[in-house]
Amino acid sequence: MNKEISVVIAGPRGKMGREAVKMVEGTEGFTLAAVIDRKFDGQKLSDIEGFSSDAIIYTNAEHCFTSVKPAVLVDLTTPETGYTHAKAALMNDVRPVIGTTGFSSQELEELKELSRDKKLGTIIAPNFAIGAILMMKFSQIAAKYFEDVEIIEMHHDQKLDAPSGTGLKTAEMIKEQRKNKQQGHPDEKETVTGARGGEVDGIRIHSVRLPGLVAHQQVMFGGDGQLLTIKHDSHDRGSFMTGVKLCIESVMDLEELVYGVENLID
Ligand SMILES: NC(=O)c1ccc[n+]([C@@H]2O[C@H](COP(=O)([O-])OP(=O)(O)OC[C@H]3O[C@@H](n4cnc5c(N)ncnc54)[C@H](O)[C@@H]3O)[C@@H](O)[C@H]2O)c1
Ligand SMILES: O=C(O)C1=N[C@H](C(=O)O)CCC1
Repeated sequence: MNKEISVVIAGPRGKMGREAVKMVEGTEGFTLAAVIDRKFDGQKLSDIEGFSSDAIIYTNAEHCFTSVKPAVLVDLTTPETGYTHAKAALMNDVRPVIGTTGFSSQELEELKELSRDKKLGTIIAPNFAIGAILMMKFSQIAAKYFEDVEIIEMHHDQKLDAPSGTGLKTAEMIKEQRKNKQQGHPDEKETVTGARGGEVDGIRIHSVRLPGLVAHQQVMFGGDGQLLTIKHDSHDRGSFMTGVKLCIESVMDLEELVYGVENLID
């Protein structure tokens, strides 16, 4: 019989954290060992309206890891906190599954190194939704045939980071296939700063933030007389939970950092 996987969730009162608490509690083989929040130290999660779990709340991640000794940390907080938590987890032999986006490439490199040194799995997942992962994979295939591409990512207006983790990861995956190309007119000038979006490896990313959106992305490829648009929409945060579950299971068998859920599926 497989052992239960004890999981700590950071950010349980957030939009994603609430879904993750429900999923972990409802999944056979997972135990919600504790949660990490900014408030309510020492209280039970069930003391907060809307929760039924008796998991203890910690405001100090280090204290949580040394007291509870969970197998996995699922972090769904903010860029700065997510990075601190991931590092503290690895230092305390806890495997991080990080859904939080907005890390710098230097932070990613540091976590990769720490994960390798500790021989402990880490998953950094810019997007947990299977549809979004396929959208990125399909875009990577399309990039072999189309050199001209722009990414439009659209999210709710409470999002802290721009461009999105998914937008960045898509650009990186496309770059692996695409021939380097200076797109647009060589004499193009922006008369309004930012009008052409942000540029990552020669690929433009446009970030839309509006109430009413959840998480959406279109990757547009242009060619002679044709346009290919690869599009994904998450209308509900439940869309991310199958991916979170897969990451919790997969991280147990890893000994290094994996960046992107596409690396865990065939
Ligand atoms: N990878 C994915 O598929 C995916 C999907 C959705 C969101 N996200 C990312 O997940 C993160 C959270 O998104 P959200 O929409 O749930 O945000 P949210 O603002 O609703 O929730 C964030 C939560 O983190 C908590 N928090 C902040 N600092 C903390 C700290 N020091 N200790 C403990 N908790 C702390 C906040 O109190 C809040 O409850 C963001 O970075 C977002 O980009 C990733
Ligand atoms: O709601 C968010 O914030 C999301 N962030 C991720 C990103 O930055 O790509 C994934 C989708 C939702």
